[in-house]
Amino acid sequence: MRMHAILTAAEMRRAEQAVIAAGIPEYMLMERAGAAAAEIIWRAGGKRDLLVLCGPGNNGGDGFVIARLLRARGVPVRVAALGESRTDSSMKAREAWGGPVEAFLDAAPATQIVDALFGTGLSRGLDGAIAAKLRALTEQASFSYAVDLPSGVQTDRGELLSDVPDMGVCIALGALKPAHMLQPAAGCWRRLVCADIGIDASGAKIHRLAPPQLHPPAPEAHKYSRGLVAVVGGEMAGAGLLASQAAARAGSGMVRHLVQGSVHLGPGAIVTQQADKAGDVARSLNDDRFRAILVGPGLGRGSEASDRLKAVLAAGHPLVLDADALVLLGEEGVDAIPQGSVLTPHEGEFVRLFGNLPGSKVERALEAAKRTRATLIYKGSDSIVASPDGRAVLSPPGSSWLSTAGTGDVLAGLVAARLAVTGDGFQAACEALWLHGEAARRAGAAFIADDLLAELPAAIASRL
Ligand SMILES: NC(=O)C1=CN([C@@H]2O[C@H](COP(=O)(O)OP(=O)(O)OC[C@H]3O[C@@H](n4cnc5c(N)ncnc54)[C@H](O)[C@@H]3O)[C@@H](O)[C@H]2O)[C@@H](O)CC1
Ligand SMILES: Nc1ncnc2c1ncn2[C@@H]1O[C@H](COP(=O)(O)OP(=O)(O)O)[C@@H](O)[C@H]1O
Ligand SMILES: [K+]
Repeated sequence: MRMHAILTAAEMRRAEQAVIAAGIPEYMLMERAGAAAAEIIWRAGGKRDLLVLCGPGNNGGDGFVIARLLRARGVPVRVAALGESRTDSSMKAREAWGGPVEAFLDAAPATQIVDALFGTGLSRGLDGAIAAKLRALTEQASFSYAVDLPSGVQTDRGELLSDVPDMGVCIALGALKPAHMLQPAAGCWRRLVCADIGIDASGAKIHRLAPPQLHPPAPEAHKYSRGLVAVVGGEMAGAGLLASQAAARAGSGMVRHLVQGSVHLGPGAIVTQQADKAGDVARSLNDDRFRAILVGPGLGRGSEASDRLKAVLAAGHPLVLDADALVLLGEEGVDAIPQGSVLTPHEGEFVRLFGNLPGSKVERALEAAKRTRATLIYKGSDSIVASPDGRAVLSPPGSSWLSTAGTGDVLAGLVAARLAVTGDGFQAACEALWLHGEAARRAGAAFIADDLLAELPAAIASRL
């Protein structure tokens, strides 16, 4: 399976320097980048008239290469530039274009537009008039392409430093950058493609979430060997039930749902046990066969809930901590998190646990994983899996219909099941996140969290 590497701007520069040090001139890299982008544009837009917008740096240089190569294919090409070219390679590319260069702010619209103003070198937002002109030209075009990144996007954090119009295709060069996965940047195009320019990204610590390779149970498997999961519920039984069902449908051999109060009905396959007091929870968890315990969904936040959580933390099993468990832990409780746990905070829970950490969402996730020595799924529309060993996996934008109550409970159940099956928190988190996204994709529109459950068997079957 192909894992897409993600490089920060600095890592990308280092990777480029390594290629250059090995004897490939920088200009050759620019020719490769321009050729790869030109091919993508040619396939999408053919001979429709094209306006290439070139900035002063190497992103602009790529633009000049694109313009020259498409002109050679018979495309009516115009170029508009933001002043002079300032790097050696971009000057060379401009010279090789050799055609007329219009002033950016005066450029007339075209059917196709290429944004090669700024890429990974962007250091501040575009001036208002420039951003407004870029928006106008993009909106007037039927086809639009961003070279490497849309101009205005901050490469490592995915922030928009100035107004960015919606682009048709974003053509990442050499490797993906964090902004290709992080919001709001990742919402700025309809299609993302990554063009190979021959840089070596094999040492990357960050990757894009890939479809997992799953396996059916071994021929000799039985329900306990496949991984026994406990879901420790609390005040709100529905959340625990959603999580239990997700866990039961995601490969674990058996799920025990420890409920508070009168026994809550669910599918017959789930073993529901009444465990009202923390002592009952402790007794129920006193079983070596457990491979993962989930606590948090529907737990509640009172003293009963706190006692139940303490019983779980003391049980010594691999843990998945979600929702109310994270709220109850709070910043003071971070040290109480057993090493090797999986945490699944959304933004609010994350801030509650770790405060306002500096840096990009990726850096924050990695710092939190390091502090807790736990795997994190830092949820949101751009969910990240972070490992204490420095690895991170970024999920591409998925179904925004997931923004409905209970979908987090389903994800937590999936993580618990995959943890029970694989015994590896990071792998479990990645598999669960992918299955969650795939179930949502299959569920279509306007689904509720329960609908995800029915899609899980097909999502799993697709990866066997
Ligand atoms: N270096 C290499 O070997 C390669 C680089 N490539 C391209 O080069 C890009 C990076 O090139 P550069 O590092 O030259 O950077 P950019 O072309 O992204 O930016 C150029 C310069 O613009 C200035 N600048 C930044 N923000 C500005 C703003 N808001 N208004 C006005 N000026 C601003 C900065 O001084 C910056 O150095 C990549 O995104 C990619 O497109 C590709 O050609 C492949 C090879
Ligand atoms: N706009 C969105 N696009 C994609 N996924 C989203 C979006 N909003 C939320 N999600 C996902 O939906 C789930 C919501 O979980 P959470 O916030 O814990 O909700 P709940 O506690 O109600 O289950 C997470 O997996 C999150 O990543
Ligand atoms: K660009």
